Amino acid sequence: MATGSGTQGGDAGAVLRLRDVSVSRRSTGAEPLATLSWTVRAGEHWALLGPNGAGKTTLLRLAGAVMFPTTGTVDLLGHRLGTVDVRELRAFVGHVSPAQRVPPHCTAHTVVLTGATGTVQPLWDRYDDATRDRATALLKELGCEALLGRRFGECSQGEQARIRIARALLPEPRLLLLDEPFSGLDLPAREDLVDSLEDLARSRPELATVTVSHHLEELPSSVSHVLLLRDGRPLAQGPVAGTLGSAALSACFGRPIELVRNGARWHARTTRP
Ligand SMILES: Nc1ncnc2c1ncn2[C@@H]1O[C@H](COP(=O)(O)OP(=O)(O)OP(=O)(O)O)[C@@H](O)[C@H]1O
Repeated sequence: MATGSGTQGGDAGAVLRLRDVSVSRRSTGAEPLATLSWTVRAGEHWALLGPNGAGKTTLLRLAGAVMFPTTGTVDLLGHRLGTVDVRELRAFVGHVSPAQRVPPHCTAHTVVLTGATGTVQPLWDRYDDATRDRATALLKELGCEALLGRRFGECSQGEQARIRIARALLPEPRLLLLDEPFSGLDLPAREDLVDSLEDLARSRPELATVTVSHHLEELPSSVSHVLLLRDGRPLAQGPVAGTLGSAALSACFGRPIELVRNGARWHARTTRP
């Protein structure tokens, strides 16, 4: 499948474009997302922020072609969802989530290899020498060289997070989706992962990323754009400089929040009314 630089919507450089998208569940009457338009371009690094139940994971599932919108259109890598074989399209999107199943007995190297086939279990006849070498190189790049032969289930959560990212990068995606990648990490592991994401932004200038996060402190300095969601609705979106601030965050989370920029990173805390 050829993936063009633009989308059917005609926006050159857009890797993902949602127009007037909504997701509703007829069975429960729930509306995880309501009327959202959003464009992610090559080289942009988005943070997706909002309280529990705001619709972040639902949005990431749309972006990863894992689900379809109820209304509106999603153009991903130049293809409109609903008109193409999404299994092929998914190969160009790296999706990282702690919820993804990984066989714990597989080595880190094998887990990364499964990124080439997008499978949970390895398909051994599908991995040539170049793919194996690339898996090794990616683990090195993510600082996991010592883990090549270690069983995934024996790796720490921080190590597992970086192995999952190496796996997602194996097919050389143009869009990397990270669903709460810092979940469960201690401070050093979190900072190692932040460093890795900042390095990726530098080494792959065309790669676009979308990171779902609950904590402002864990946002890498490479984050360039932010989308604030509340009750399935976009409250604000755009470059961090003009979008991310105490007032916007307070409106998003429904209580007074003080946001402080600390160098290239962020610190947020609630304030007593
Ligand atoms: N398949 C579904 N059927 C019914 N309701 C759903 C479904 N999927 C999600 N929802 C509802 O949609 C809303 C948004 O869910 P979503 O998981 O996208 O939020 P989130 O922002 O990722 O939340 P969290 O931060 O807690 O992970 C929630 O109220 C959820 O209960």
